[in-house]
Amino acid sequence: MASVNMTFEKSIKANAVVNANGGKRAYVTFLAGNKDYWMGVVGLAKGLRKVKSIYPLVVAVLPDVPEEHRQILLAQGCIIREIEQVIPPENKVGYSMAYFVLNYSKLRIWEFVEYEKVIYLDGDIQVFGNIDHLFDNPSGYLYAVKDCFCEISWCNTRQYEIGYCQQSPEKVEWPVESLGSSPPIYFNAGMLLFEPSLLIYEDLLRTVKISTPTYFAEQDFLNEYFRDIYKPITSTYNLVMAMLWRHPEHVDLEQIRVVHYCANGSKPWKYDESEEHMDREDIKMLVKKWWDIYEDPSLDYKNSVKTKLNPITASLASKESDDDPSIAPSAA
Ligand SMILES: O=c1ccn([C@@H]2O[C@H](COP(=O)(O)OP(=O)(O)O)[C@@H](O)[C@H]2O)c(=O)[nH]1
Ligand SMILES: OC[C@H]1O[C@H](O[C@@H]2[C@@H](O)[C@H](O)[C@@H](O)[C@H](O)[C@@H]2O)[C@H](O)[C@@H](O)[C@H]1O
Ligand SMILES: [Mn+2]
Repeated sequence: MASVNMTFEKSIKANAVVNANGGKRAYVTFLAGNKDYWMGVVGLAKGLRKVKSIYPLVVAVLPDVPEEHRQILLAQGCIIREIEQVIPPENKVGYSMAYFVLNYSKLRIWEFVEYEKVIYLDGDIQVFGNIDHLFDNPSGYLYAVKDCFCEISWCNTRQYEIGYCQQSPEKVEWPVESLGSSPPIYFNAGMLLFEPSLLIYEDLLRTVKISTPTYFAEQDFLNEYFRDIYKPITSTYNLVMAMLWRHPEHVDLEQIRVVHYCANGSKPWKYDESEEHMDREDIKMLVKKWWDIYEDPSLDYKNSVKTKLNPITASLASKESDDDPSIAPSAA
């Protein structure tokens, strides 16, 4: 693939030139199709409200998202922005999941220059502790959490073949003598903190046209493109579910604020206890915590507006739902 990464200097110049809008920030998620991911987005909207985030949730929707689902999201206070699908070149090796081809459309979010900074969150993510402070991270970088290579979804990769994972490089060392230097750190693209920029957006779209699609679709592409300005942040901000059984020594649930339900069977709205690892007590606790938020009427936008209008009840309500800065199992 042509050398396509975004250098720090290019990124700073691009943002300096284009982003004169100073300060506006938003959470952004992505919704495609007419299946059930809209439930994830409703859960995310209510979760951000529960932790008293001060920024809006923008939902980038593909044209095939039905009006009914859009109305549900508008009623939850979301901002809907329709985007066009980004179609990558033909993928000759296949994707880890066929629908990953849809995820290239995330690239459209770099065009959201009405915001100086955005935090992108997958629709299968929940925020259990306020993370607004991340927006104050130094500009000019892309912040994300390191992924894990241990799940079967990585079976077509060299890392998986030799049992190497960046989360615990000391367990199985990368064989430098036979394979050269170890792969650069690699982020999970389910949670991203970055500054939209038209210059970067146009370069992304030009570059994706000459890229060679691989197993993890836009996640592989984004890792290559932003290699020079990627800054890892801790799993506090995107607990990739497999970490619980692959690298438990690196997970302290008391510190986790963002949970990514990306393991097979873990999507709360279609939780399948029969899938591998899904009968774990910590998974059941996390799925229940998601449902507790999803089913809490006090977190619906229409009710939250009412409490905002009526400070007396608002102060009573806030005493009950003080945000829990983590997802400590005791808080389950
Ligand atoms: O049919 C789909 C598939 C995916 N998505 C969106 O694309 C994101 C990435 O897909 P997914 O989270 O399933 O990938 P994973 O993180 O589980 O690999 C989802 O969170 C949704 O926001 C969607 O809206 N509809
Ligand atoms: O389109 C590629 C997707 O790649 C990532 O999902 C992967 C990753 O988490 C692996 O580590 C898991 O093993 C795997 O199950 C999971 O699907 C992102 O979460 C998602 O937003 C999206 O970018
Ligand atoms: Mn996801």
